[in-house]
Amino acid sequence: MALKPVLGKLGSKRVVLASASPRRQEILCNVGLRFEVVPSWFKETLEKSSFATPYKYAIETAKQKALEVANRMHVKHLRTPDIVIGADTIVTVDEYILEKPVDKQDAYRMLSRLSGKEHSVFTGVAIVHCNSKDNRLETEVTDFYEETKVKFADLSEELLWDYIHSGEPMDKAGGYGIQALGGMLVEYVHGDFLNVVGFPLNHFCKKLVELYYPPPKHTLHHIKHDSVPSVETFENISDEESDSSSPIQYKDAIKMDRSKLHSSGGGCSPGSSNIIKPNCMVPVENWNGVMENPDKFPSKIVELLDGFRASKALFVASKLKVFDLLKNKGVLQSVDVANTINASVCGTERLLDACAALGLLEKTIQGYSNTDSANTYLASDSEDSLHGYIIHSNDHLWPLFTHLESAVKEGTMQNYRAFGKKSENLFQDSYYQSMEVKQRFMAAMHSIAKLTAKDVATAFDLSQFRSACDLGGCTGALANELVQKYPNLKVTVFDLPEVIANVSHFQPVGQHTAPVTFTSGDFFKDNLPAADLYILSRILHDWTDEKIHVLLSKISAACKPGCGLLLSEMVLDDEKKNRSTALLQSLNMLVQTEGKERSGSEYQSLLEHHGFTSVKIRLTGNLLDAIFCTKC
Ligand SMILES: Cc1cn([C@H]2C[C@H](O)[C@@H](COP(=O)(O)OP(=O)(O)OP(=O)(O)O)O2)c(=O)[nH]c1=O
Repeated sequence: MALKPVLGKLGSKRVVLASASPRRQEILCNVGLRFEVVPSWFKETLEKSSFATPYKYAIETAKQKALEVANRMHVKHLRTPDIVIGADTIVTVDEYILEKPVDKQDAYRMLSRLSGKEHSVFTGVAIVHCNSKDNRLETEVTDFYEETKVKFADLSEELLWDYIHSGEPMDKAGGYGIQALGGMLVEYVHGDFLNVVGFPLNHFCKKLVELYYPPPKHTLHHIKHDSVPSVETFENISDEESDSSSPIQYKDAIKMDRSKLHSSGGGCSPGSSNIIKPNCMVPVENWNGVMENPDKFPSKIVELLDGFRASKALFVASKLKVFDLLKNKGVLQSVDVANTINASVCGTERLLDACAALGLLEKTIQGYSNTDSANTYLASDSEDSLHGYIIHSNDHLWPLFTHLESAVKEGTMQNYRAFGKKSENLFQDSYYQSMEVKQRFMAAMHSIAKLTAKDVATAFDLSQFRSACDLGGCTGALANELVQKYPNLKVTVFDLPEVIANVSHFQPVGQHTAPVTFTSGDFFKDNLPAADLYILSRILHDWTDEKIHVLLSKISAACKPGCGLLLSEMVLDDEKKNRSTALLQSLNMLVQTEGKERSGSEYQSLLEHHGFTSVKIRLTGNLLDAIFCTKC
């Protein structure tokens, strides 16, 4: 198969897509590339006038997006990826560079500029090869761009506003999506369609050919740096043609995998993991597991089928404190882990092997140890630990999800089926009825808030506000981040008395937290503390529209003109088809609450109904997005 060797070259590598764009993820997923998504935090603020041409701006932004992710993963001691891919799409018309509109007026300006004209869509792409040497990150960047010309029909005012109100323009360069409703505005396209959608797949594959199958050295001088590669097609290329001078030593990667696999004890009898048996090695071809015929294998479906096993392996290893043990002890053999956690050697060994294969642990001849990311996120005592959320997922969400079928059939929460308790008063009955459940729930909310607080706090400039009230702010994790970012801000965390009574052991050690105060009350029943910025983080998704109206009308009544309201939620795309994490979270809300996740337009209409205007949405790429509006 002609296409296989090109993408197969990436099969044995840890590939990271530094992009939150669901379109890019879909384009690469559709061709069977296996990759992780780590959205870039690089803000697209390069000075456009300092670039000689628009495509140079797009390439530089793509490069900075990818490098930011490569550096972050390296610095945060996550496993350094082999390759990070970044991309940036812009639209140019009449000397203007158009990116994503910031609001509806901006979308209007963009679309009216494009009406009746031909314009160019440029996507800059950066492929960053990473290598960690002596704890230093070395990178090698390959970049390119692709241009596609698109002509718009004349757009009437009515059509234009209809389209803007559909919500589609907001997260797309130039304010349109050619792949959906925006396609109706287009008269013709000259060039690569996928380039308009955000990723020039054909040029990308040609670049891979250039990288992994370089032409004989004497022809190299024909390739210009910025130009489209001289390889016109990647058909008829096979591994045999590969030149060993390619920048990535594919065969070395295979060797590495082999040595890892051979260190496995493989037995299931007590103590067998201590014994490495070289004579047990059987000759196996293709250790890296690159499929001979990937087109015929339903890899996405198999991955989904396995998903629950992987989740449960993570949950059980966390619950048994395997990551805490390995963080303290360094490297241990499975028998020692089993003895310490009081479990069978045979079962422990399989769990450890699965965790190693999932990238959570390292396995060597000396034994098992935590990966850097396990130390950072899975050990229960680390600053950025997700342990609380993992235990909540195991003990609370897992039983609820076993009743998903009933939830779908009945359209209601499943607390009674899972726990034998009715949830008439959701939080009191589900989470705060016992100390153990309450602490577990608070630890879970704290984990998520810590992970997302920085992105939420910096999604918009909130420096004009002096007092904020975080309604349902739980342990104050977001409040603490906000006062770090905005030193003139004082934040009141307002939550139920059961929560406020327990916040003390979640407070940061040695951090100046005086501007954060805690007040107890019920935001549905009690008066709200006065503030010029109100915050609702992961609150609205718990409730029906009716209850949201009650809450928003109270907040609106408490707000003076100019007061701000910041929401943080997972925002669905308007078509409700692209953001799988958010859509799964909506199922999560179905099994346990009356609420659901909502799209940007749905939040906007709820907010506008209560006099909040200039609604802006920022997709952070983290687990929570941010929505900001002001009271008019
Ligand atoms: C013109 C056009 C753009 N787009 C999208 C592609 C990109 O996702 C987006 C341009 O914004 P980008 O800044 O290139 O990408 P992004 O913000 O979506 O994601 P990230 O920065 O994390 O990589 O516009 C379409 O989906 N359809 C179109 O017709």
